[in-house]
Amino acid sequence: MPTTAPTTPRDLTRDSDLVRAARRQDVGRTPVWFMRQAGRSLPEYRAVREGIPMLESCMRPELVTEITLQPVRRHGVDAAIFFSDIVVPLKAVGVDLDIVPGVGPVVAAPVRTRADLDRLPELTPDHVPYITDAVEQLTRELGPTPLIGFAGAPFTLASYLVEGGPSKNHERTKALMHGDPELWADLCARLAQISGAFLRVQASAGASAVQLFDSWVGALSRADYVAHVQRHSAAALAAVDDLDVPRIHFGVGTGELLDLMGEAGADVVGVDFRVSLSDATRRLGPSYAVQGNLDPALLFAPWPALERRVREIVEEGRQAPGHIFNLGHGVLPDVDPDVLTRVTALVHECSTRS
Ligand SMILES: O=C(O)CCc1c2[nH]c(c1CC(=O)O)Cc1[nH]c(c(CC(=O)O)c1CCC(=O)O)Cc1[nH]c(c(CC(=O)O)c1CCC(=O)O)Cc1[nH]c(c(CCC(=O)O)c1CC(=O)O)C2
Repeated sequence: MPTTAPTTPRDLTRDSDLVRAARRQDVGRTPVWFMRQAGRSLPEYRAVREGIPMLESCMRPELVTEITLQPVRRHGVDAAIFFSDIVVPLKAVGVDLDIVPGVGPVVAAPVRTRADLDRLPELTPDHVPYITDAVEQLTRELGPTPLIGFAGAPFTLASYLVEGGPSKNHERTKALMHGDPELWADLCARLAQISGAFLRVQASAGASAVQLFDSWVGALSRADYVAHVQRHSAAALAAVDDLDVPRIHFGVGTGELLDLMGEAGADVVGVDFRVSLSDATRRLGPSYAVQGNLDPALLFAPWPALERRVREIVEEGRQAPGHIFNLGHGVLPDVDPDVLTRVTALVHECSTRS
């Protein structure tokens, strides 16, 4: 009697609408989840986070599990996004940084020289045992609902490290990119290893898909993206090449970069709200699914206006090779969570294939 291999988390989610849409396979209805769905918009999140600093909360598997599950229970979304942050791996390898409420990640000693880079080690799974524990706990609880792991992309992480915190113009980052291209390339190669290893830890522990966030890469021209960034994002995405997980690659203001971000090694390209899904699909061609792209600000609009826009996006997504409904950037902290629950139900209702 042939022995059947034990069921892995990805066996349970292989036929989920999210994984099928990411693989451009037919779905029963359009899958939907929201970036930042686990977070400040939920009263239950604010309650469990009370008095616990952000980065500490990311290192406590029971808390990460509870926070990640909150929006899945409340909204009925088709995927869980792992509760972590893009700077968690940097903290894990020893970077002196904190996440300042209302500001974002702040780095005590910005990276500007080769000596600074020499103090930035590669990431190994031993740096983040709490990530493995949290993903294993979550996939046991989630069953057939896929968990999406994530990491920050090299350019966006480099911007936080070089600027020392959030930046509007990324001036020091671009000055280093053009002023010392060799140091810039070595910094991005190190960040690609850190992010790639962070993705691999999550996928190896049972995540069903991964997303690489290059939030700030829209600040670059196509020429600079090709010359100084694309190969490093490709290296981060390649770290899970052999793990059979669909890869989503997203950035903000990236209308001019979509095809290049797909070519970096994505199965799905995340689209922000500035480019229609139809235009994005035209620019990407038939080899990529798309994710997005409701403007998060419309969650504050009267329901009839929001409903109209959601229906338009679902309809445009049906013309794409594959479509995962999402926002064009993360959920804003003051969003009424009941609106997200209503949007989820509307996407399901208006996309159900008879
Ligand atoms: O104060 C808190 O409770 C922590 C806020 C919070 C952070 N990461 C978080 C959360 C939960 C939440 O979004 O509410 C938790 C967080 N950060 C992120 C994700 C992944 C996702 O977006 O779904 C998640 C997990 C969300 C989830 O599990 O649903 C990723 C992240 N952190 C960051 C970025 C860069 C960017 O902002 O675009 C990005 C990527 C793009 C994005 O989603 O916005 C950096 C970061 N981390 C953080 C902040 C906010 C600082 C502040 O305004 O207080 C910021 C900077 C910013 O958002 O402007 C902290």
